[in-house]
Amino acid sequence: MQSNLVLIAAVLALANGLPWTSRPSNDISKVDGPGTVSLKQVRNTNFVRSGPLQLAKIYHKYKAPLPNDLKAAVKRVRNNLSKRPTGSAETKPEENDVEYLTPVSIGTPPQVLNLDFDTGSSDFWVFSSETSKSDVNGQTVYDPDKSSTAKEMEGYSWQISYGDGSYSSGDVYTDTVTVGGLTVPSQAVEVARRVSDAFTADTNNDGLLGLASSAINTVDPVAQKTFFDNVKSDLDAPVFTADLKAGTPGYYNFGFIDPNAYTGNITYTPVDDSQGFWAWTPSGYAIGSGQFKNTSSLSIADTGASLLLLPSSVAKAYYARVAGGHYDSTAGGYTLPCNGSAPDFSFGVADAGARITVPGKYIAYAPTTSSGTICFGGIQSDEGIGFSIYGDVALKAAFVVFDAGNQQLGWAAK
Ligand SMILES: C[C@@H](SC(=N)N)c1ccc(Cl)cc1
Repeated sequence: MQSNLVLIAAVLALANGLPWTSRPSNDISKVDGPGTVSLKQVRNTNFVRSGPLQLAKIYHKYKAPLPNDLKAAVKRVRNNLSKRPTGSAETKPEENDVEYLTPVSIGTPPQVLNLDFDTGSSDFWVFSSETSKSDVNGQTVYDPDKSSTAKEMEGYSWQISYGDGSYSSGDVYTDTVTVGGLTVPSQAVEVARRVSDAFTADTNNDGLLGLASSAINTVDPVAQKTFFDNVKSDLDAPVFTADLKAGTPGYYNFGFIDPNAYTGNITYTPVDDSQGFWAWTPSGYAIGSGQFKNTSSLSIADTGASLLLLPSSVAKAYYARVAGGHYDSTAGGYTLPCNGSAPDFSFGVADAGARITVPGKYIAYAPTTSSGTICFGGIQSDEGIGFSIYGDVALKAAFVVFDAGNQQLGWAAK
């Protein structure tokens, strides 16, 4: 008898949407005799109060048709309740901080791949069951045949080439994709058939998640939206932030700016996305404690690039201040002693006098010799590219806000 009473009480509580749940308590205050039970009610802290929903429940309870206004209000409330306003995903550096990999869930049941989030491109592509076996070398692959929510986009394909000469290509599916708790039910997932040697050799990297403008997505015949562009309208704010760190995990956050992730103020500067990139213009630079030089070289904030590529004159001026620093044609760029004392490199944001300082120790990027004494420089020339590239060497010295709502980049020290 008692269990029936509990069941009835629970159903009534749910039917009326009470913010309480009735559950049998060990400390039943009193028993009135056989066939009675006293239930201690506990507030359901997960309950989201909503007048329209409660009113609609009563109409449903008495099988009365919902008035149009109430129907519309219920739809609005349900839509808002389904929104996940923010997300946060940890991103882990590979050796020498060459790239940062972030877990992404794809499909049903979820297949988790570790992807390189790339603000310098706009394709979301993955190693897959369709990737040529000779191109796979330890990567985790996405298999659409094992996902109940995968749908092939018949006749769609993609092919992309990156600035470093690497490339990949393949077919397209849609599937449910979750990043840091944020889900896009039908994200275009570009599955690789072929990848270049550089991707094959990068054994822990299972693909890229593009975060530049969807306008430069390579899917043919119709360009597809990036994950961020798909989720943007559901976020508390149309922003994501990159908080990359030297040699330790950092975070990509979506929809919010974590006040504990940076020091001082965030200085914003306009973005020109006409080429599809997060392009901006630093106000200048300083080398070590040297005088700040005003410049205006177009640059991009690029989480998918490892290094800081600067105008040739700036790179040359920097290494002139590095003991043992020089251009080594055999190495293909500037090199410096791995255990030297390279000067810091500071760059200006906007005219507000804001500065981000890249510690000199970040510039000894990676050993070029087995002895580990000579390192490839983290600063190199942007000769021939057409813009400077503020890649991970620079980004890991800052907290960076990619603000699509205001078309601006925010930079803060940390
Ligand atoms: C825009 C980036 S590539 C990327 N982040 N997916 C880039 C362009 C040109 C060069 Cl030379 C090197 C890197």
